[in-house]
Amino acid sequence: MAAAPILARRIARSGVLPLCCRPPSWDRAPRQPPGLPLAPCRAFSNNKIQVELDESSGVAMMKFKSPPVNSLSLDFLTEFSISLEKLENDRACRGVIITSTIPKIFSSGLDIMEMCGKNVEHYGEFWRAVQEMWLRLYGSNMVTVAAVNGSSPAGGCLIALSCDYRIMAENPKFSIGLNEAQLGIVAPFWFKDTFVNVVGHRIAERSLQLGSLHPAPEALKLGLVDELVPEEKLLEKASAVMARWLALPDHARQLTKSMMRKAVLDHLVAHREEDIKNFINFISKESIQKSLRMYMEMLKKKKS
Ligand SMILES: CCCCCCCCC/C=C/C(=O)SCCNC(=O)CCNC(=O)[C@H](O)C(C)(C)COP(=O)(O)OP(=O)(O)OC[C@H]1O[C@@H](n2cnc3c(N)ncnc32)[C@H](O)[C@@H]1OP(=O)(O)O
Repeated sequence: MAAAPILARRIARSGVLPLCCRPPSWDRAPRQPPGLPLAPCRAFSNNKIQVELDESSGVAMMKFKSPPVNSLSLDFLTEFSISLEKLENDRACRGVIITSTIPKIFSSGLDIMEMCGKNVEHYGEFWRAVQEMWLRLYGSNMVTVAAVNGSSPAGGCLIALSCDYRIMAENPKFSIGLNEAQLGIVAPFWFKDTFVNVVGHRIAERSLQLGSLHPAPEALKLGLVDELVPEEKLLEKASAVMARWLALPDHARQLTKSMMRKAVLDHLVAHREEDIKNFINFISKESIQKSLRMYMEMLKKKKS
């Protein structure tokens, strides 16, 4: 059995192919075949994510809805990958806007409890699911727009960084960044590469070493997000941005995106098993486990 039995089973049940097995699909079919009126909207949902596809525009709205903080648990990651793949394989869908239903939180990043006190098999399965999510999102043929309507540390930031465009609510209380160093852990090379590709080497180097979480206005200055808008205008703005990106022919945009991202994607694909081993070795260390436990305690203390 593969090292990711749950993910493999769920994806098999969903009837979608893993990214590595998918045939290239640069050209999507016309959205509205003549004489075949389509239902205006299709929706699917699970207990972590809801998705609504507007067939007239070809745009899906994907909303994270996993209280309290949309942490990226194994279940969440699995549902996320399946949802992305369903949309990717749906010829009526050309773009997806990703946002959250949880007030003030986009996503709190990887679920720290998935990395604490578990066995080696679990760590391997979890990390494979993190990789899978990123490969699908960063390598998506769809236009991806993140409507960041709350805080977005670490894995949450990775999701936003993996999109084609980031719009954030202009609330300075919301912050975003790869803060792994603050937890005593290290962002893996593909988190780092994704970050560098957005903000450049110097900003990424400083921000990663300090584990910085940047308030929205600073994130804009650094180029970590593309625009800030008042929260109530976020989805409207995301739809307008999406329409601009969708005005171009899919094949030209997709080939260009692939050209820009291929090296980084290929790097992980070529080193996936090694990356999983590295994660397992790293996260199993007693000193790392201690850091994570202390961080969780600090979060709880902050509350009381
Ligand atoms: C070689 C190299 C190899 C690779 C080496 C390894 C690479 C690993 C890469 C890691 C990537 C990551 O994403 S690591 C995760 C980084 N994430 C974070 O640092 C976020 C920490 N959380 C926060 O800052 C805050 O919770 C925030 C999201 C802003 C929300 O604040 P609020 O005040 O609204 O809510 P809180 O009261 O803090 O949180 C509500 C509850 O959710 C829990 N909670 C919050 N974030 C959580 C999380 N990420 N995972 C689990 N649980 C979380 C809290 O403990 C609370 O639990 P109760 O008290 O029980 O209610």
